[in-house]
Amino acid sequence: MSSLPCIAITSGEPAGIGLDVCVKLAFQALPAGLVVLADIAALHTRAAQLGLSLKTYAFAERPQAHTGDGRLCVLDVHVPAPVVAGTLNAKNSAYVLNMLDIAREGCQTGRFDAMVTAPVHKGIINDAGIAFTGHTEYLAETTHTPQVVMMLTGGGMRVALATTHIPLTQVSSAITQASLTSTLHILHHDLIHKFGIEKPRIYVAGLNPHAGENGYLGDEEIKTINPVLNALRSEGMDLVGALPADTLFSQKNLAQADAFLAMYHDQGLTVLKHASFGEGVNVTLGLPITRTSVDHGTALDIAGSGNADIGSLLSAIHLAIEIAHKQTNSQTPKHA
Ligand SMILES: NC(=O)C1=CN([C@@H]2O[C@H](COP(=O)(O)OP(=O)(O)OC[C@H]3O[C@@H](n4cnc5c(N)ncnc54)[C@H](O)[C@@H]3O)[C@@H](O)[C@H]2O)C=CC1
Ligand SMILES: NCC(=O)COP(=O)(O)O
Repeated sequence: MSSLPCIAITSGEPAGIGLDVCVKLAFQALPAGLVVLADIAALHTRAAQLGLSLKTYAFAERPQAHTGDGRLCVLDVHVPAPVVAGTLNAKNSAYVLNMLDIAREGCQTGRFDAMVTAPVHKGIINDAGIAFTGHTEYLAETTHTPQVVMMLTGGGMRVALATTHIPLTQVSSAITQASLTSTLHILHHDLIHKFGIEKPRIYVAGLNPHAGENGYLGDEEIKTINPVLNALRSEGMDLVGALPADTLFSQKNLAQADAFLAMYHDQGLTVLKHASFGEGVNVTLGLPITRTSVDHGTALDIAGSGNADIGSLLSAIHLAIEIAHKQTNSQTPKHA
């Protein structure tokens, strides 16, 4: 990596606020070269709708430093059907995935140092006949990574998830000793190598109310979670739990935890988004590439209105830059 990381930004579902926040990015200075993947005509149409004077230039091999002077470096990806802010069109779903593939391949070949994703709409991609549960799972599959971990940062905390986009009825059976062991290994490894935390302390939630109340309110803690925590403690990991989820995120624990592991999506993300919505970052751990994302969705209700806040996208780009630098430094021999 050159001293200026090259970050690819996928603009996401074109009917949503992805294009809005990408246009707004042109007016923010950032310590990186940024390449926005989007249909260039759709980007200009959205800029006009927002009343912003956007200039674009085509991506060559390295973008220039992103100075916030109203210009964006764009890698043009053709969108097949007309884009209407706020109105989904299943004909554009393949375009959304095409941008992800281009960014992911670019990260794998070293063309880009990281990718940052604007939101996609999971429902419309499925309506197009493409099974899709989220970027996290899609990037795991397309990089042939058997397991990854979704973690969000914001509001002074990091919250990782033992399960992601599955129905609540499937959560218990999806948490096995093997999956939980692997999740904690990935989380522990990436806290050290991507976040520079020497000896991470991880607070782990139980699945049931009161962490099962000694088996009277559920036995996943006894059968699955606590045996895994004990085994990993004997490997040297600093793990606290399994703790009741309702008091897991107390101020005292917040001050002592490097990360929390929640057992399912809304057990962890409700707390994190309450504390930081609009500034949070979603990061996929365990991938061979660096991927961060906004914490929000497509917000169809405000697309094209000018009300989309760019805070989470900026935080996601800053984190991608930080990780890109950390990974370069950790690859540079200390005595060189
Ligand atoms: N990273 C991603 O690709 C994500 C995608 N989604 C997808 O987005 C779609 C819509 O999800 P929802 O649950 O409705 O959540 P949402 O985040 O799109 O919207 C929730 C509320 O927050 C507001 N909001 C969201 N982002 C905002 C921003 N940047 N500035 C100002 N207001 C903002 C919206 O207007 C809405 O009122 C779903 O298909 C979901 O799967 C959701 C979360 C992340
Ligand atoms: N709740 C997070 C979310 O829906 C985004 O997931 P992903 O697309 O980053 O996998």
